[in-house]
Amino acid sequence: MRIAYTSDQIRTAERALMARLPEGALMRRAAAGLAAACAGLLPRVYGSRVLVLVGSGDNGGDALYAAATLAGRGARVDALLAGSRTHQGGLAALRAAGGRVLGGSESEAVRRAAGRADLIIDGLVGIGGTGPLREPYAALAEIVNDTPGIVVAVDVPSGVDASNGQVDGAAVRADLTVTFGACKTGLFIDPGAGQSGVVELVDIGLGPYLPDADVVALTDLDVAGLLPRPGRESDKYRRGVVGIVAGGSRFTGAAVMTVAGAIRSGAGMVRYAGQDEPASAVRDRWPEAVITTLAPGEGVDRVGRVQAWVLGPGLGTDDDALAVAESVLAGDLPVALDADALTLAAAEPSLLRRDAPTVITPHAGELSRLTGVPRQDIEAARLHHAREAARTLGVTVLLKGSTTIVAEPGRPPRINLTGTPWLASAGTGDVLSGILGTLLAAGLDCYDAASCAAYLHGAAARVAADGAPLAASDVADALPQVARSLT
Ligand SMILES: NC(=O)C1=CN([C@@H]2O[C@H](COP(=O)(O)OP(=O)(O)OC[C@H]3O[C@@H](n4cnc5c(N)ncnc54)[C@H](O)[C@@H]3O)[C@@H](O)[C@H]2O)[C@@H](O)CC1
Ligand SMILES: [K+]
Repeated sequence: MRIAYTSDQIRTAERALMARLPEGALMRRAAAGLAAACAGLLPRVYGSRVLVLVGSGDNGGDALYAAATLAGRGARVDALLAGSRTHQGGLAALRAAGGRVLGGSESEAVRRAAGRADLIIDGLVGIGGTGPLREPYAALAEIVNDTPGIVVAVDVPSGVDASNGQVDGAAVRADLTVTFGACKTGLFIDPGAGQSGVVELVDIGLGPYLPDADVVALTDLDVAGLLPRPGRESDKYRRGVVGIVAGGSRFTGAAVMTVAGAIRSGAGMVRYAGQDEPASAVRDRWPEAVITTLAPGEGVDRVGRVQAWVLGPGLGTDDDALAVAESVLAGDLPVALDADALTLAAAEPSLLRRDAPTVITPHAGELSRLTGVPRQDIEAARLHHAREAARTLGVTVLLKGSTTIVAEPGRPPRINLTGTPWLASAGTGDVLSGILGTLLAAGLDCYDAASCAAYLHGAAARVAADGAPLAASDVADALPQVARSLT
């Protein structure tokens, strides 16, 4: 389990720890970890060129002390004091070790130093940053992003809001972020996650003072532990029977893809219920599925025993779709609602008011229709709006996007760190719904099912894409390989 905290949570913990330590001890710990991480990135420290950008806060202090350590090992260090504070101690240490201080922040000198640096240390702002980067920091961030050297961000890339990953204006794009004490939520959530590169955590002894996590990210070990494994006594009912209501005469493929996700993620049985055309498309592609062809306006009473439902992909939003959606939602089984089911629920909010486990899997546009919050506001503050939607709608929310977030009232949001930009293609969401249905039918609660489904889906997409475009069916086909790698 990887856990992360807001800036405020970290600060409170830091204060408690600092009260027990001599002055400056924490910064020395942080700087030592930072210097070691930087040294590990260089073929050799001796003779390497290092540029350190120093802001007025303690983030700049960390950077200066680390740079002094590198200078002491023979690196040729240039420091740019970009803020008003002079950092007497760090500066004296750097000078004593042979480092140089660049005059002012005239952009030509900085640009030259940045262009020839093997490594740039971004100590402009850390968790004390507020609002968009001001000048000259914003210009410096642009210069850094334009250079070939390795960029190491101190604690958090400057310009990224450490508490939520939001970026408003310029921000440093790091290859490595060396973060102190504990991960920050902003390092897990895009766009901040995308700016952070690899995240390395340096322990500075905050552990005993940290509160409950702000957000959590599952690792492969967590998912392996949560996933149900068939035992000797397993039968298809113990493995779970998924009912799928998806696809219509326009989108028969959505039915096929949802069934693919369910079967490939290990459902004991898939029961598909839909009208003629999607039903025959599913029959052709997946003879393993048990099919009930529904008459127009018919509900799911004839479908047989099911342990969880997937409702919505490609279903349409006409009266027939509404009738079958109502019949699924009237029952007391877990339901995962996606796509057209979310459109139906936006028009008829009472559909989501049910006394049974319910997961919704919207992207930002669908969540906007469900909640009335403008889409761009959701995009700009995804974590906040996922949390709010879970609270106000009283369901588990899996918010899709470049960072997938699972929010449920009373639990820390889970952030999915698998996934790839190649996932943004038609039909992949249907596969995700199918996986989610399988995990709900196997007995996982909504929170675990949604976060494991996001993990498996992202991991399968990485296997399938391998740096190249992928089709949704490739994602489904890669699921067994992901499951094997988790055993
Ligand atoms: N507090 C602690 O116990 C520890 C803090 N550490 C370091 O200290 C950092 C926090 O230090 P500070 O609280 O001094 O804060 P920061 O150094 O993160 O930033 C504060 C400074 O940045 C300026 N600033 C804020 N937003 C800005 C913006 N948008 N544009 C331009 N300038 C902006 C402020 O005016 C202030 O001078 C952490 O990120 C970490 O690097 C570490 O040394 C470990 C221990
Ligand atoms: K920084």
